[in-house]
Amino acid sequence: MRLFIVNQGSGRGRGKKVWNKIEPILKERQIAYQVEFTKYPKHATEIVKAVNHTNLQAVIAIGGDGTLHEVGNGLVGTEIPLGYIPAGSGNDFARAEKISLDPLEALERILAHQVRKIDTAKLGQKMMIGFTGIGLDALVADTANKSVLKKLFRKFIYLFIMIRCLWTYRPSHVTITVDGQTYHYDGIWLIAINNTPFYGGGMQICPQAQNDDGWLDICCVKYCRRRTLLRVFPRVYQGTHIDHPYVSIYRGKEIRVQSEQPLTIHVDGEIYGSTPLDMTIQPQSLLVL
Ligand SMILES: Nc1ncnc2c1ncn2[C@@H]1O[C@H](COP(=O)(O)OP(=O)(O)OP(=O)(O)O)[C@@H](O)[C@H]1O
Repeated sequence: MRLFIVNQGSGRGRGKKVWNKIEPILKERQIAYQVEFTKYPKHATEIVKAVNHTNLQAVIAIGGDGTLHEVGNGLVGTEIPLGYIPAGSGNDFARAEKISLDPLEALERILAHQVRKIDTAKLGQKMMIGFTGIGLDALVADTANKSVLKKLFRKFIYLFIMIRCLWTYRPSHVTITVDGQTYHYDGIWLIAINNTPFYGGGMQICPQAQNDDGWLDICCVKYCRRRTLLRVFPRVYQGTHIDHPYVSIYRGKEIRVQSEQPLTIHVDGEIYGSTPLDMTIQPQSLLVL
């Protein structure tokens, strides 16, 4: 039996529309399934933890990266694979995994049942599946999640809000420790710590990240004038920003980030808390389809 967990409100109601396309096919092909609709934030993790794991072939998340994060958090360390049918605004995990945005193609991939192991990363009681951001990008994620604009402009919302947040955000002094090696920065715009290349709806912030290589990829954007940042910024869509003198790239397994002022952290696009942050790679800890 396959369990589908649907966030009907994800992607401006796309979650519901996607499920309405998927369910008739499951019935027509007589595929055994159960469906649960999320009723509140973090409900998806509770559903996964409460369900009887016997005879459970896979758990499939239908929603955005937030829903994927919550379902993944319930499955890490189990032998049950995670399937994903994207229905969000950003869909960055789908982009990284080359999962089709066409729900029927994504369903075919799930039914093909090719299981692969991927890395996650542990921070406190949470697991990161794809990406984490600290500083300006977390402020952007927070503002986007609260904004009515997210409902109106799905695709470019992160870019639009990022440009707006630039004028209010104050870079802070940050110390980052990567596998015991410490780096001090007088000012940081943002730090991304990723298993997958993308966040923010297609920004290739860590272009070399791979979620099965046992490493976390880190991108630090150091303080520079806003004008300079805006000039470099479009390069993030191609991942060519990493050669810029204001960008530092690291790779590690244990990361610590401390800052003078508490900086907001997002994990897979959901607000997690604020610095200090300790994060450790968990190699091959999640099965995906
Ligand atoms: N019934 C519900 N009511 C309110 N919030 C919910 C409900 N079900 C899930 N959520 C929350 O909705 C949030 C957003 O979900 P999700 O990320 O899947 O969609 P999205 O924001 O549209 O997509 P993306 O993250 O790709 O931009 C998550 O934090 C999740 O916990």
